[in-house]
Amino acid sequence: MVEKIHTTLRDSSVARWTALILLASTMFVAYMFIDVLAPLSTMLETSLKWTPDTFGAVAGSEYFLNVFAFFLIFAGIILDRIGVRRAALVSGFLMVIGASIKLYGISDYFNAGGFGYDFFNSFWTGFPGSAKVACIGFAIFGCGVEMAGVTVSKGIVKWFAGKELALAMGLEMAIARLGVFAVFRLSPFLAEKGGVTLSVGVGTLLLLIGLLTFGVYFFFDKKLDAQTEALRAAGDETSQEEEFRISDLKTIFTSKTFMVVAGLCVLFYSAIFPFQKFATGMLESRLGMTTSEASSLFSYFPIGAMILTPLLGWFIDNKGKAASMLMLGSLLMIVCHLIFALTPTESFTFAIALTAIIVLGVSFSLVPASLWPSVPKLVDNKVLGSAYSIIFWIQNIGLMLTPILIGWALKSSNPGIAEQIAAGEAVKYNYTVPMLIFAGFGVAALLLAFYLKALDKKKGFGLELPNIVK
Ligand SMILES: NCCCC[C@H](NC(=O)[C@@H](N)CCCCN)C(=O)O
Repeated sequence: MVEKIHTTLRDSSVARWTALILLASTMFVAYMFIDVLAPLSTMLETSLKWTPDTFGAVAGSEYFLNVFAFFLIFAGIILDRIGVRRAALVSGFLMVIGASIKLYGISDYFNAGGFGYDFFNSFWTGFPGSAKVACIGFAIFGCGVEMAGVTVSKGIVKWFAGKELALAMGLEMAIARLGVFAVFRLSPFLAEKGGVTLSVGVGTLLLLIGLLTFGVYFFFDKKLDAQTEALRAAGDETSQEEEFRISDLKTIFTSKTFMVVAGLCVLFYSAIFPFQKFATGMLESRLGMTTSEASSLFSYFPIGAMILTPLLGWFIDNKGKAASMLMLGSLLMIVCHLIFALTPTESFTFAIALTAIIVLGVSFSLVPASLWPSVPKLVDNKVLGSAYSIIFWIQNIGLMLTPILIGWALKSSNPGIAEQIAAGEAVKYNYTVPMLIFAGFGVAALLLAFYLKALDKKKGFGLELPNIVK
């Protein structure tokens, strides 16, 4: 007699958590690459003549194709058509290609007049050719990393639905934050040894390893699909894969509560990820530190978030309170940015800066841990994949524009400083205006969080309830 199979790899906790580790490892190196230049703004200004607005534009270019070419929306469609494992490989390839182009743009070979140098320096001469090439590469990398983000979210749901979903999402984000910590430590160290090219080169190599990790995941995913298909054929599995339909986009865009969450997401994240790009420069300026010291100090920010996010995910799974956590997270973010903006120079000590960074780390745990697992409560499961890609797309608009706005605000509120730095003078930027802008985003996020809690009370989405129903 042939024994019937009733379980799949999903039912093995070892297989489930191994799948998570494989997916999260690629996000670890991807998040490293995102911020590989973040601690090097000062070095880039002297070596490649990247002023703050140039630096901000390069940082913002990560989101350009996702936003203007609607790549993220297409990525959702592609993901739903070809499935998690193939989408993972596509996103991995895009990340490696984009990173290699960015590496070429900042390389000594290119900047010594290598292939394309004359062309890229022949137009819009106020913006260095190296930055133009870096922007092209980073925009392609950005398509890959955001597609990977949506794919990994869908992959986690695939393996953990009905099990430890919020904890798994929290752990995936924690591992990604560890990547940010690692890069804030590693990048200045490598740059001191071999210049910015070495930092970006190592980041690119790690992405190649990340692509291989997605390759290993491919086989896990294939096996799970084969087992699920066999169960379906045997009648033990009734659920069907939901297909992405263009008409589903309308239901999402017309859901008021979903749009409030998307608004909160874009405002909150615009005051976090773009801030990461300017934080090292701000700490250097406010505390009179070297790049390496400021970068080490700021590296505690993702570490706090790394420890707390999975714990809060566990809490939400078991106790709820997601809407209240969104409010508290926004409030803490305002406090932190106001400390950076308004504390007088003589009182702005190392301890104050560290406290503000830890407070921001707590905020960066509260909001992501509660926001992402709340989305399935607001939209039908049928449109969940599209909902994640739309929320990423709206968020990307903010992530793209904010570094440009902050770079411009920094330069405009410090007339003449860029020219003095270019001339080799030891002057520093004043970051008050940019930090007030970040605090303003926090205030708007807090107002939306209040509104969301009221909407939840009125419409009963259950945002305050635990995810696990006993
Ligand atoms: N499973 C949760 C996925 C979302 C995690 C979230 N990432 C994003 O929102 C990305 N769209 C943007 C990453 C930009 C990095 N500069 C997160 O909290 O990391």
